[in-house]
Amino acid sequence: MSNAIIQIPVVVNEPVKAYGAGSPERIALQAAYQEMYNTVTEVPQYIGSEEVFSGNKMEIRPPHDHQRVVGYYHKGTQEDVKKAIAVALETRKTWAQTPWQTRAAIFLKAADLIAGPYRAKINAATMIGQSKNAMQAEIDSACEFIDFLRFNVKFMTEIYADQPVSSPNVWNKVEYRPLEGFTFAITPFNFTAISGNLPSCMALMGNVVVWKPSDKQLLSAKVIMEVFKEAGLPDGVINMVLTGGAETAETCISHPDFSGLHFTGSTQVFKDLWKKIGSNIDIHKTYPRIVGETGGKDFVVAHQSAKAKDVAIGLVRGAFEYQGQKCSAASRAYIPSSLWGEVEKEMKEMLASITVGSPEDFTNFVNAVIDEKAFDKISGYITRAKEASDAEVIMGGNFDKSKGYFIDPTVIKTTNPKYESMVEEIFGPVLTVYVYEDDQYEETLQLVDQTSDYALTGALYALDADALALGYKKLENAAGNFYINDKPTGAVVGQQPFGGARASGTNDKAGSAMNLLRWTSVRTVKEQFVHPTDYRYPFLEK
Ligand SMILES: NC(=O)C1=CN([C@@H]2O[C@H](COP(=O)(O)OP(=O)(O)OC[C@H]3O[C@@H](n4cnc5c(N)ncnc54)[C@H](O)[C@@H]3O)[C@@H](O)[C@H]2O)C=CC1
Ligand SMILES: N[C@@H](CCC(=O)O)C(=O)O
Repeated sequence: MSNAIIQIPVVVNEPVKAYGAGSPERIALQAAYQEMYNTVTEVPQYIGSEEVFSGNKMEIRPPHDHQRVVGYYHKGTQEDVKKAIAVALETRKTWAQTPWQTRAAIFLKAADLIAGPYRAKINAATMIGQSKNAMQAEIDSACEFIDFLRFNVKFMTEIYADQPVSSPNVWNKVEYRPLEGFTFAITPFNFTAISGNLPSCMALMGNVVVWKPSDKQLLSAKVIMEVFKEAGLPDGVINMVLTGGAETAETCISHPDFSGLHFTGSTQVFKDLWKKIGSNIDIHKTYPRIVGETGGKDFVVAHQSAKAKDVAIGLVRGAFEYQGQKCSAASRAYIPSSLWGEVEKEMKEMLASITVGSPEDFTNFVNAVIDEKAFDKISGYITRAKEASDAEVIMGGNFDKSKGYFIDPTVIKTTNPKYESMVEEIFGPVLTVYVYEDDQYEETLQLVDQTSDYALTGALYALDADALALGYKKLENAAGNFYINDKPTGAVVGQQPFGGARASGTNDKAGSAMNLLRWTSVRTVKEQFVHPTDYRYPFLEK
C-alpha cells in the first residue's frame, strides 16, 4: 500500500428518498418491480467462484400474491455446506492478509452501488419477496444497508486507531486480527439490511464467512451477492448456502475451525444454537464468539402528561409499519385512563385511512405478512382475543389469506396486564392496550419491567419532567433501545446502536464498533528498543 496514513471518506447517513408521485425514484422503482415481478428469478448458492444451481428448485412466491411464482431457489445439501467451509478456510489465507484499505474500498463501493445503480433493484426485490411498501423497502434495503456498509468502515478504522500507550524505550501496539477459522452468519427474513450486514461486517474485519439467509428473503439476498461481486469482493470470502437451518448449523458448529456465530432471528432458535455450541466446545480450536439479536415484546408507556396525538401516531407507526414484523415493533401499550379516550379516537381515525394490500399499489400502508405459518399464528391471537373474557378486539380484527397473507392492523384491549398478547412476541400487526388508573403510574412502570422476558425496545411518552425521570430509572433494564416521546422502531445506524438484552439477545449493538470488535482477536505486541545490560536490580549491587 501507499506510504500514507489513509483517511476514509466522511460518512453520513444515506438520505431517504420520498417516492412521491412522478418522482424519478418512483418511476425507476416501479419499472424494477414490474421487471422482477414478470421474470422468473433463479437464485443459486454462491460457493467460492461457483454459482451452484443444484436443480432442486424451491418456489419463491410473493406473500401478497401467493399463487404467483416469481422465482426458484436452488436448495443445497450438507455437502455444499462442507464445501463452503473448505473454500472459506482456503480463502482466509489471502483475505486475512488483505490490507484494511482494500477491504474498506470493496464495501464502500458496495454502498455506492446500492445507493445508485442497484437501489431500485434491491428495493423491488424486498417489496416483492418480503412484501414491504416502497418506504419500508427504502429505509431498509437501501438506506440502512448503505449506512451499515459505510459506518462499519468508519467503526473499523476507529477500532484500529485505538492503541495503547508506550513507556520510554518501548513501542506497544495492538493489532486486531480476524478470528482464526471461519465465521457463520444466520439471518432473518424481515430486514434485507440485517441479512447483508451480518456476513459483510465480519468479512470487513478480515473474516471468511458461511452465510445462511432465510428462505423468505432470497430475491434480495441474490441482489446482495451480485452487489458484493461487482464491488470486487473476492470469491470465497462470503459463501451463501441455501440449506436447512438446523442441519447447516450442525455442520458448521461441529467443525473444529468454527470461530463465531452472528445470528439474528427468534429467541428459541438462538438458545438452541448456543446450546449446540456449548456441547461442541471440546472440539473447537478457539472459543467461538456468539452474537445474537433476537425477539422482542416492545412497549409504549404513556404518562397522563403526554399528548394523546403523539402517542397515537407513535402507536400506529410503531405497531403497524411493515405489518409489525420488526423485532422493535410496539406490541404492548400502557395508557392512563384520562388519556385513553382521545388516544383511541385518534387511532381509530388513523386506522380508518389505512389500506391493506400489495406493495405494487403505493397507497397501501400495510402489506402481507411473510407466509402462511405466520398468518395462522398471528390470526390465532386475534381469534382467541375475540373469544376471551378479559380481552376484546377494538380495532381491525379481519384477516384473509385467499390471495395474500393479509391481516388488518388490529388493536386488542385487555383488562389483564398478563394477557397472552401482552407477554408473547406475535410478530404481526397486533397491538394490545392495557389502560391503567392515572395514579398507578409507578406501579405500571414496574409491570412493564416485569411482564415479558424480552428487553429490546420501549418508548415512554410524558411531558412532565419528574414522570420522565422516574420512567427513565425504573425501565433502565427493560429495553436496550429506549425512546423518549418517540416510537420504539426505526433505529438509525450511527445514531441509535441497536440491540437488546435479557431474552432479546447479547446486545452487541448492530451498527456500532461494539459489534465489530467481537469479530477480532487482539494481538498485543511489545517491542523493546534499548536493552537492559544486567539482569540484577540496582539495589542488589554491593
Ligand atoms: N433483535 C433484532 O435485532 C432482530 C430480531 N429479529 C427476530 O427475528 C425473528 C423473525 O425472523 P425469522 O426469520 O422469522 O426468525 P427465525 O428464527 O425463524 O429464522 C432466522 C434464521 O434462522 C434460521 N433457522 C430457523 N431454525 C433454525 C434452526 N433450528 N437452526 C439454525 N437456524 C435456524 C432460519 O432459516 C433463518 O435463516 C423475530 O423473533 C424477530 O424478533 C429480527 C430482526 C432483528
Ligand atoms: N433496527 C430496526 C429493527 C430491526 C428489526 O426489526 O429487524 C428498528 O429499529 O426498527
